[in-house]
Amino acid sequence: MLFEIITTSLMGGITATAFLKKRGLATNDSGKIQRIFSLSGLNVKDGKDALTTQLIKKKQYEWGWEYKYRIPLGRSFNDYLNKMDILQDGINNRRKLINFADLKELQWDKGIIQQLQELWKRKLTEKKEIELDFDGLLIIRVYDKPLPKRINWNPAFTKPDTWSITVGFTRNGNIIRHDFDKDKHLIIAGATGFGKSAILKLITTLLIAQQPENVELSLIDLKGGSAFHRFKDCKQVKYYSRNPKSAREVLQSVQMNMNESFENVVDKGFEDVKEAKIKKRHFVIIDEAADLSDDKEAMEIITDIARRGRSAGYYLIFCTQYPTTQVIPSQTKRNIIARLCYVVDTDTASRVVLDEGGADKLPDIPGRGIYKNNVKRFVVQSPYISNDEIKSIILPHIIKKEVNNGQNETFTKRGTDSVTFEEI
Ligand SMILES: Nc1ncnc2c1ncn2[C@@H]1O[C@H](COP(=O)(O)OP(=O)(O)OP(=O)(O)O)[C@@H](O)[C@H]1O
Repeated sequence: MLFEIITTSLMGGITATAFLKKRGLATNDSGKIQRIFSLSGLNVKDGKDALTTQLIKKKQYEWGWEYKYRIPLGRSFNDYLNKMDILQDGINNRRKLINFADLKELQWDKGIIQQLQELWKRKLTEKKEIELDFDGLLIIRVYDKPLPKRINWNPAFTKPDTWSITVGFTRNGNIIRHDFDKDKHLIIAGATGFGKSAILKLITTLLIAQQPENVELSLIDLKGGSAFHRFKDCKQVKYYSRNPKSAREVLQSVQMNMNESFENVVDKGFEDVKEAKIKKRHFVIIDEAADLSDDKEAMEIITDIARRGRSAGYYLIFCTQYPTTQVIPSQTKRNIIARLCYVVDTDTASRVVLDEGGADKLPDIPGRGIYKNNVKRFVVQSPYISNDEIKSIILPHIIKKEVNNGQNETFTKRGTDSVTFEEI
């Protein structure tokens, strides 16, 4: 009986959808969006007149629809961002669930009934997702299919011999790479448990895999070593620290090395390492920069690397769970254009990282974030790499270590100048 009801409603839905599709209306939500604007108070009263959010353009893409609106005087983009949940839930409050694109995916054979049942079940739980943007007009993108909640590691994500590192995928399936030779530094932020350490591990693995002979790493892991300990014996790791005191020593050493590189590059008349044809790049990767925010000297060195490191080939990946103006000083932020922000708790936190709201409105999905550089902004799902996969990639780069105990610190020396600062 239940199945009959389901299949009858399904066929009814299909017929209605087919009819609407013929008229080009099947997935167009513009009428509904206008009603949501009106019901949620986004239109503005001006005396007797109501100033409405005016639809200027709508366009259908493979992934869904894009609508462009002129917003009324008295409203800001932020007003719309604040109503994003209402907009998304309103759009999903729909009866038409099945469309022709779904039917095209089916194999019309003996298993068709089961396929229809599965499609119906999937459709009942499926949600359209929206994104808001502003370029003078309010842009609402309504995506028919949600961005995957998880994208597993695939060796195709590597781009050998480049500094271009995969950080995520867009809904259209486009791969988003952060090119450290263009945007030298990167801020990563997000609330606890949303994928910061996971992306740091992915970035570190890709740097080693793509540029094994040219990359040099300083890994500062103030979360007790959970993110970076597996890399510390890789030959590419020059300095490794997992406590604030030794982190300052690492930063002092890095600054000295950077000064030498600066002399070899800038003082010899080159604009940067690329122009000087120097292949080596040094990355300082800090997991939980907030733990250094009370250390004036460490913070000054970080700012110096952000300011002068680009010419010298010293790049910074600055990661924090607490994006406040104290943890990310304005001078550091000014020198780090690219940002990757996972879900954060508040609009203020989103603004500290991205200079705009939005990261607080992301769904609670680990790895879901906003990547932004000075040219573009994308909502992405970052790929996830497991510890076993990391291990198999970095194994050929791990070298045997000699241990040398100091009074308060263990210095693990590799080659001539690789040092692990580790308090015991
Ligand atoms: N890109 C991703 N895709 C799918 N799942 C992910 C992704 N990133 C992280 N996760 C899941 O979320 C968990 C927490 O991730 P992670 O340790 O990176 O968070 P975090 O932001 O560093 O948290 P904390 O600040 O508390 O250390 C992981 O163990 C993993 O299960």
